[in-house]
Amino acid sequence: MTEQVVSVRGLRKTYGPFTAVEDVSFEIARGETYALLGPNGAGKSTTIEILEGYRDRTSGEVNVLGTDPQRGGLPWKARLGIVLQSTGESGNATVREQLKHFAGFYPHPRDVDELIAAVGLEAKAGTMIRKLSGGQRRRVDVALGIVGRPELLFLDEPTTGFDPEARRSFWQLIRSLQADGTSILLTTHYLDEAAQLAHRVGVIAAGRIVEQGAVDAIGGADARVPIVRWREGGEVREVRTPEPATHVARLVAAADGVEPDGVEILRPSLEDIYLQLVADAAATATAAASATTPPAGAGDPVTDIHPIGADR
Ligand SMILES: Nc1ncnc2c1ncn2[C@@H]1O[C@H](COP(=O)(O)OP(=O)(O)OP(=O)(O)O)[C@@H](O)[C@H]1O
Repeated sequence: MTEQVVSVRGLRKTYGPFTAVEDVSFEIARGETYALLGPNGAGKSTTIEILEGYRDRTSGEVNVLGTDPQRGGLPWKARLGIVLQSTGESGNATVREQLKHFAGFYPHPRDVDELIAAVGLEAKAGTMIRKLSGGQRRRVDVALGIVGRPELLFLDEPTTGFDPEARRSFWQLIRSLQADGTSILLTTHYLDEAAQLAHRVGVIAAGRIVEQGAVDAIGGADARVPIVRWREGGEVREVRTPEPATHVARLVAAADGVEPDGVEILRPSLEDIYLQLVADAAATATAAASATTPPAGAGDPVTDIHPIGADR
């Protein structure tokens, strides 16, 4: 049987009269990377902080590495790696000093110099943390999160402020942690990052999970139908079809063997599917709030889809 490192059942969190998280349930298996995706204020950090033991829940069942986080002691905490959304760390120590200091809290820490190299901070190892750029400080946060060789790593928007090259080397670092069997809970607003790193994703909107599943299955088959786009008579034409190559062949045959101008096949990215799920959730909430108001945000599925691989 698969071992679950995280199990969340019917989680609810209220702040006074406001319900931030409602009936959230999901599991993370050992070695799995699960991405929690959602718009600002959806409840991701609240959920992740409850799992880390930083926040108490209002109700529901939560088990992390066999323990209720509200009762997790130091030995349990030492098995977790945490990269918070922001640390507020001003840092009057150098990068190496800070990492050495934190390495001392763990029974089997990573080698500090190897870690500095892994996060690409060799040139800044002797620099005060407060003198680092925002993206460089974020790399220190990531290094602090993994210095103790965590079994379960929480990454709350880990690459905010990273340049594209740093983001790609961070992905490599995460892949090496995955290869070592580390389980990961990731939140990110970069959908390409989730597509690159996660095995499964959960989409959360207004405190509720609206969909979860494997990265290449979420949203269902209908949301994944490709589009053939081409230009004809100065106008852009689009057809949504599960057999795009057949459609292109038909267009070529109809033009006596000439390839249509600008022909391309577009497959919905995780970002396209995510945006549709969030728009559908907002439309459902609006419809529920006012049965007389027509739902908003459920756009035409063809024009809502963007080209694959676009770095937006
Ligand atoms: N301490 C608090 N007191 C009152 N409301 C809070 C508190 N912390 C969070 N909230 C509210 O709970 C909701 C969920 O916040 P949360 O930080 O979990 O969202 P998020 O999904 O992590 O958002 P982001 O993507 O912006 O980080 C928001 O509406 C937020 O304003």
